[in-house]
Amino acid sequence: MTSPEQHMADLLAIFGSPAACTAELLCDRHPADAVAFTLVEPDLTARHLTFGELTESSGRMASALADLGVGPGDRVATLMGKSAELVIALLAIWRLGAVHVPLFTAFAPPAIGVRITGNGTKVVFVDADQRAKLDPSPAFPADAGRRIITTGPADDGTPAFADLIAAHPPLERAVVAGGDAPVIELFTSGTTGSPKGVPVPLRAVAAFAMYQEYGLDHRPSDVFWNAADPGWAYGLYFSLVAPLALGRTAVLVHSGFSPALTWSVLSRFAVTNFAAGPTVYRALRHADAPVPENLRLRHCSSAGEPLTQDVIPWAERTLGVPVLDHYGQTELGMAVANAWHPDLRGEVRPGSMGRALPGWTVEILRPDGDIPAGTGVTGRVSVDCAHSPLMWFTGYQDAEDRTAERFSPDRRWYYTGDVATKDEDGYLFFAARDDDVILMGGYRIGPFDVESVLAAHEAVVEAAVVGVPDELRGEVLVAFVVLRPTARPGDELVAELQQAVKTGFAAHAYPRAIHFVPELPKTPSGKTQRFLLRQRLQAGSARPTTH
Ligand SMILES: Nc1ncnc2c1ncn2[C@@H]1O[C@H](COP(=O)(O)OP(=O)(O)OP(=O)(O)O)[C@@H](O)[C@H]1O
Repeated sequence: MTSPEQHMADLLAIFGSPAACTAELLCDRHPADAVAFTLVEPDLTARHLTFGELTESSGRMASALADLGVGPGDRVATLMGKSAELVIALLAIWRLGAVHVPLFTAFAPPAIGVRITGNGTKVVFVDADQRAKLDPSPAFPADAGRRIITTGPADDGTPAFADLIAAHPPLERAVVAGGDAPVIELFTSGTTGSPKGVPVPLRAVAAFAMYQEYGLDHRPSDVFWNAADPGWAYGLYFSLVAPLALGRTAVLVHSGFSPALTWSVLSRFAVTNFAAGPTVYRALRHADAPVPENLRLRHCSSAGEPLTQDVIPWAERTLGVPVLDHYGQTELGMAVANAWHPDLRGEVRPGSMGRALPGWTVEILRPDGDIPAGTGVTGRVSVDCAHSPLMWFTGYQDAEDRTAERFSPDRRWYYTGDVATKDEDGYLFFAARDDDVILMGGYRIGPFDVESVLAAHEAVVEAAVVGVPDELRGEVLVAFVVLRPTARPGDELVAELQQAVKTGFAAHAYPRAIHFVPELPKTPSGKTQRFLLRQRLQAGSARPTTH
């Protein structure tokens, strides 16, 4: 049996080689009749898409793109849902050595504009129902040089996806751009401020494939479904790129999230291996939709945000398996996990996001220097680049200052911007994003600890906790809480929630004020933006329900 270390060395040799060709590695080398994706429509009809079909169609689309002047290093964006066309577009882009710029379908024109103006994006693939977003507008000025390809019928000079495939012969030879060439330019979620462009080289696919294999334990026999959206890192890397790299089948559902549809897909397609963000698990937990009885889940994984502890007993009861927490970033892929693969599977420690995966050395550094903080001491989560063969991120696109903030001057350390603790066996416990840490009376409090207690209360759907300046204590905690429709907001509930934090976490760390709100501000990828809540408090636009 191949050890994880040997497997990593093999993957690095393949995807890091100067002779590496993306289209060959992600598609053409796999058996033509093997199923790459099971495409599921919202009405639950499904069809298979084979690697052979993908080679043929993406070859034709690559010829069409070449005719539009696309070549190695050019940016080509997709504003598309999870469909066959999306995968064909990606492989066509990579066949030419061009760079894929993913656009989330919930974006409004300004968010699209930020990602495709300024980087010379030459072509945008768009779903017909998204087409109007690309019309010239003040937020999105016309660019004569940019071309659009639409699904559905051709429209006013915009060629149709299907017509281009029918009209072009397959490209003769895929471009060999090598392991260091960028294949994706993906923007971070913007949880802490404006999003940053991350150029992803082909070499990074070795890291993605390692997580797919060991973190998720995606096996050939699995019905694997990662419900995250491919407009973001978790969805793009681990529902499309890594399955393609390994030649494994994945389910792609052509729809946004709804609890009822999620239950139907899990049951109808007998999904065995499921991955999604914590918001999905929380929404399933609180939904009225009935839970199917015939679930076949073997593994469930969560990433992207802290997995609040309330989900875990619910999942074991309802899904029949625990949800294991995994940690990563757009800039890393996944570096830390409670890995599912039997070779790495260890004990799951409550509240821990697991241990560094093979190929990654993750250290907790003191706030005041590049010195390990020591067991159990909260510090900055940092990647030791000198001892992390899978580290691939070298800097943000056209943002030297922001890159410099993330690396030590000698480039030994990459600072993730998160804070956590590590126990004596290397298990990491997430505390907060650096910017969200609350400093109260000399204590450092991670909002996540408090939010977890609040979220476990039966009246609560979700919660976010921020610090506000306080003369005496430096900062005190304020909570924003979304209640279940049946819950009764009021002083009694406030007191109950405060007491729950005192007994469930720490007596000093209870929220001094609680705001009951209909929803929390989120990034388009669903992450809570605490900086907006802080701004709301500073502007005085949030009034506490009670003190
Ligand atoms: N298992 C996890 N537990 C806690 N937090 C997590 C976990 N997985 C990911 N995260 C959070 O998500 C972040 C990575 O998210 P992403 O790369 O999408 O951009 P972002 O950090 O949300 O946005 P921006 O960098 O623009 O503020 C991590 O740095 C961490 O804060």
